[in-house]
Amino acid sequence: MATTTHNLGFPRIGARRELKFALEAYWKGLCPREDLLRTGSELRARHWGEQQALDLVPVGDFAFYDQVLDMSFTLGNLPARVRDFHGHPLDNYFRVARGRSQATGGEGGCCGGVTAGEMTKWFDTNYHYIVPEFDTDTRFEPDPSRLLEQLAEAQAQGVRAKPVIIGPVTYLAIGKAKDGCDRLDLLPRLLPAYAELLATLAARGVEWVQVDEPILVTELAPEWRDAFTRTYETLKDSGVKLLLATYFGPLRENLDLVTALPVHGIHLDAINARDEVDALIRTAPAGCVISLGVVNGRNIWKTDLEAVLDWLEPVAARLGERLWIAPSCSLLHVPVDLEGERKLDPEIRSWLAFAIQKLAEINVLAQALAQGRAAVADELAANRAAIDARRNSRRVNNPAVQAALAHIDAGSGHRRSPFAARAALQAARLDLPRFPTTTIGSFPQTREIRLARSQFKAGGIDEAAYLLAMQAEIGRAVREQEALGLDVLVHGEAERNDMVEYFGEQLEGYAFSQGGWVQSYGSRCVKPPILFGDISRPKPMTVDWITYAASLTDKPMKGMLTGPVTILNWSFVRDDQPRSASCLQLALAIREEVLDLERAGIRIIQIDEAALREGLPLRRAQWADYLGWAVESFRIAANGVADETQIHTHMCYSEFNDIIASIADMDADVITIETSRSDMELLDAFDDFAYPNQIGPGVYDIHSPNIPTQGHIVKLMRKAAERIPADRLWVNPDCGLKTRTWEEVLPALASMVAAARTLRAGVP
Ligand SMILES: Nc1nc2c(c(=O)[nH]1)N[C@@H](CNc1ccc(C(=O)N[C@@H](CCC(=O)N[C@@H](CCC(=O)N[C@@H](CCC(=O)O)C(=O)O)C(=O)O)C(=O)O)cc1)CN2
Ligand code: MET
Ligand SMILES: [Zn+2]
Repeated sequence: MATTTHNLGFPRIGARRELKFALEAYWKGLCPREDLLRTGSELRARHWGEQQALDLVPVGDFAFYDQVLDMSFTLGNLPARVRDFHGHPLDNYFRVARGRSQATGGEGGCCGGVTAGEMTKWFDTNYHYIVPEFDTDTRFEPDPSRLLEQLAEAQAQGVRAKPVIIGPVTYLAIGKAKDGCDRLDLLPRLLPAYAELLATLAARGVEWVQVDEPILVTELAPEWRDAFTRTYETLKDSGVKLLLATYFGPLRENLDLVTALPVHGIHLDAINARDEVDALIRTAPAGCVISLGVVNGRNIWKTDLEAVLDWLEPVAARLGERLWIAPSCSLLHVPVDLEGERKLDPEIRSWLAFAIQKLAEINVLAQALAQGRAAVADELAANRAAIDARRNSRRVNNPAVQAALAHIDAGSGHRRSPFAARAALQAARLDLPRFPTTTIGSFPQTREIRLARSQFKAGGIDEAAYLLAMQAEIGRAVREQEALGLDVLVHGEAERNDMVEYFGEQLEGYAFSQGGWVQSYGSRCVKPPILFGDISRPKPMTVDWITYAASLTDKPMKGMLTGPVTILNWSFVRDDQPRSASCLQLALAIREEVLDLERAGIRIIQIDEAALREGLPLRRAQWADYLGWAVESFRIAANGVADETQIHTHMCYSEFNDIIASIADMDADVITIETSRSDMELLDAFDDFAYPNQIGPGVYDIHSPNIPTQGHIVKLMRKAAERIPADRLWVNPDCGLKTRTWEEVLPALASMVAAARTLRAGVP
């Protein structure tokens, strides 16, 4: 009696980021389309090979840019603005993904500029998808070609293919109605497209299709719950068996809804919803396959295999062949392979599992279930040793950190005086003009910067040479800012590979990989550092760079740090203590850095919390708890300074309405936010709440290469001034400039500074 093993999705970027490099070369016109297409099929073939021990392998999880955008093309739901494109469909796909400026339009001058589709984060991950666009007139015309081509490749390779698609209800739920239409009104038009797609797959010999419906782990309004019933009643006779996949959390009140659906299988995230397994088995229809996600797809720790077997063996005895096992979710969110990691500390390395290692764990578990634990005694013993070693390691637990935590008291998170008193002291000390101008921190990460860093890491240049190269970049950034006439300068973050990884590399309690890349969006990747133990700061992390930059100018130099919540949310974190506990430790480390910067004479310190809103739990019922400890952590990091020191924070994700009270509670003197794309309407939240402190509403979108005009910025700022008193407004871009080029940055900032001068002069 065998348990079926499968996988929900495999990382597609490639162990050596082959897809990233192929994409970027293609976009730059450096290689023909055939090369990119070949890289795609080579990666798919390699990844299926790496999964071949599984009984069912995902197909359709590969995407050149994004799996949600792929689904939009598969359903024929293209934004109207790109429907008349005459070139290759792949180029049209990239137009939606990345936008196109007028100058680089289609061949022969037709099909010119288009704006990119909006991008937003995929549930509570750091992966970003292209938001499906809907309006009253949206029609669907299914185009199964992508799925069928990949299916044919997989079948030719001899793998047992299980196509993966995003389910209809989740597809509607994560999209945006452009004209305010009710997305559910589109369901009757959408379902025939799905039925046709499934019938086409059935005709190609497909037995199982995985239909992802992660929206089921969120709170659903009654009409959305009804949509599930309507959808699966309609799709039940489509000729394939449907595995309804949910992940990232428990089902709670949606469990009964799910088990009443006429599907052939249900996948539950048994990492986050272990306590629902029993109810799922009791209420699922007879014969329904129960797929359990028993290996964590969101972190990089080895699974405690014996602990899993302890609870899984009785489940297997109950379910027999109806039991399937898999990772909890797609492995998109973890790096590909631990094998290549040679520099990782061997002790810590022995605690880890990346995608390929996680699939091996699935196979060991399946073997143990089928043949008994004795059949995999060696694997289990090695796993036991690693789990025990991690649990007992002295490197995980640091008594000094525990002692420091005990010193936090009610005062730690509070400034001495209220905002109004601080603002007066800061104004006197900084002497800034009205509408002060600044930037969010990073300046372009040029090829030269990255090359110098990779040479330094590989030993090609020594530390002194690297230091000089970075100081030269800082010098350049300071000179350019002075020439532009900005009021508050930054050092430009040249020395940072990433705003989170950089801090992870310097904190005790963190490990980092060499090649543990995870896709963040499109070709952009991050290497989340690995938070494995108690966190402490052996020495200052940014002070030398910032004070060097400050020494080059008389203007105020803003110190630049990443806040504890953002470091936490963009790291792989411990699973042996609550996230809140790790966050508090990070807060203490950042607090020390803040105080060191202050002592070094830095008068303005920015603490980025880009991921504060991003980290909100999927269920609203848990928001208050999260916001409680997240805001407290920020306050502990930020609020140890004197009243005269100005604290900034930055958040680049919009939609502040529902958390505005928490943002006010952070009590930063200045907050810079993303607003340009919403035409300043986002500021209504701050206005309605009577947000008391200063605000820098982003005046242009740094994600686009377009250069904003002075007039446009003035117009936006006047709109802002209708909501926020002008003497509390700053002028700045939406976010950091690291992904832009200097050619784009200089004219854009020149417009911004000119706009601020116009505003100060009060000219109409
Ligand atoms: N952690 C994190 N999450 C975030 C963001 C963020 O900034 N950080 N921003 C938001 C959007 N997400 C983003 C994610 C990544 C990037 C990004 O620019 N990533 C870079 C990698 C950055 C990095 O780590 N760079 C390293 C390594 C660079 C590299 O590839 N070096 C080459 C050699 C150098 C060369 O020839 O270019 C190599 O190792 O082979 C460095 O600078 O040191 C990329 O994919 O290209 C941007 C935005 C949300 N989430
Ligand atoms: N200081 C950071 C930067 O400018 C903030 C980025 S938020 C994703 O890059
Ligand atoms: Zn930002």
